[in-house]
Amino acid sequence: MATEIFKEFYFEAAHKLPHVPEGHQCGRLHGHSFKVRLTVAGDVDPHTGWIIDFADLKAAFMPTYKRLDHYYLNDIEGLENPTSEVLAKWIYNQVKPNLAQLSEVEVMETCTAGCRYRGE
Ligand SMILES: Nc1nc2c(c(=O)[nH]1)N=C([C@H](O)[C@H](O)COP(=O)(O)OP(=O)(O)OP(=O)(O)O)CN2
Ligand SMILES: [Zn+2]
Repeated sequence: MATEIFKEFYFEAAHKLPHVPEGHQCGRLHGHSFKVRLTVAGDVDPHTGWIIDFADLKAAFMPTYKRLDHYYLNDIEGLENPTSEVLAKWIYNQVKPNLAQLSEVEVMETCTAGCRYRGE
């Protein structure tokens, strides 16, 4: 499985981090334009020339995307402490049942800060 494909998505959401020290900027309610990159690893089909259609990758993510975009993340079950680390793992666990070849979820919270999760 030397080949990987990926697709990127953007969603807007608000959050705050409940376990940061008193006075930490991330303890206050704020928002991000989150970037999510889903990576799929697999063999390239010799006939189609692809691992899977990018459209199928998008379709697998859409139910999860709809739960995140323009929501307050802390209200979502499993995202009560919505750090990049927690969010990347949560997205992986949501999408994996619909996309067996999913190998990595990357979440970029800002242009400079993010997290990659590759499963257990
Ligand atoms: N390991 C983690 N650290 C932090 C997380 C996180 O999810 N995992 N999250 C935050 C905040 O939510 C914050 O919004 C992002 O942090 P930071 O990159 O420090 O934000 P800045 O825009 O202030 O960064 P600069 O590039 O220094 O301006 C904090 N930490
Ligand atoms: Zn934040």
